[in-house]
Amino acid sequence: MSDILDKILATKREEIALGKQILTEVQWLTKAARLEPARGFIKAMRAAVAAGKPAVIAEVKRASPSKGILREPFDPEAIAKSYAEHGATCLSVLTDIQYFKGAPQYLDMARQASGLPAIRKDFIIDTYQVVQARGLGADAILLIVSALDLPQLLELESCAHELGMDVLVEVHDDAEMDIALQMKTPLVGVNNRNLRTFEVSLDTTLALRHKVGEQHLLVTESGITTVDDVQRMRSHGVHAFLVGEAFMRASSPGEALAELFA
Ligand SMILES: O=C(O)c1ccccc1NCC(=O)[C@H](O)[C@H](O)COP(=O)(O)O
Repeated sequence: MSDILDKILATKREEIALGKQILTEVQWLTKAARLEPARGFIKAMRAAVAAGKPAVIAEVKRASPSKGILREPFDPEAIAKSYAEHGATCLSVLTDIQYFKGAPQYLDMARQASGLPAIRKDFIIDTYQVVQARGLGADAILLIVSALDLPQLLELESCAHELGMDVLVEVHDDAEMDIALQMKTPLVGVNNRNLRTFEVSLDTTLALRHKVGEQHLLVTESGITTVDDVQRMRSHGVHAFLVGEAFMRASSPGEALAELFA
């Protein structure tokens, strides 16, 4: 039976086919070539951790398949500015329209308003979307191991690197981690949420953290909501975080970030 991840990936295939009729990969490449170079996403994350601080990827997320609408009215520029003013390291911007009520243009809006490096948070399965990501202003892309095989991951990663972008590779279990570790990127995210069942457990990160060596930077993703969650992760040597919902439900996302990581 088709689950939500399969549905999202089917939608992406349709969007890519349609997108190519509107603006070709070459046209996106031309757009990308006119932009300033990508900001160093991994560099910013590493600098925060080297300074003894948590590296926080703050997410700009209007809605989600598991929780519905998280924030309305939704002002991506104000949210991104608030994050930057309260110590976020980087941004994660949902560009998916159908399932997360995001938009491609939110990426540049949030990036310009904050001055921070931003990752395009979407379901990337084709080089078309990678080139498009750079053309939209992305500094990094997300690649999800459960959506791709190793040759696809390597091809998309290489395309991102050629365009000067960083890659966050996302895993959820041991087998996926083994695949991610065959890639070049040192930035590995463990999603505590099972994207097929929506079940969330922070134990997912703790079970997989030993597999990641010193040369990698491990990011714990999803379900981080309390100061205790943050302390638990940090006491186990996990210093990089990706947080969305906890900030989106707060009246001031930036103040919520400062409180969570005080
Ligand atoms: O958030 C969802 O419901 C979801 C469903 C299906 C695929 C992906 C999904 N979320 C993407 C994410 O990984 C999260 O947005 C991100 O890690 C932040 O999580 P949270 O802090 O729990 O909002």
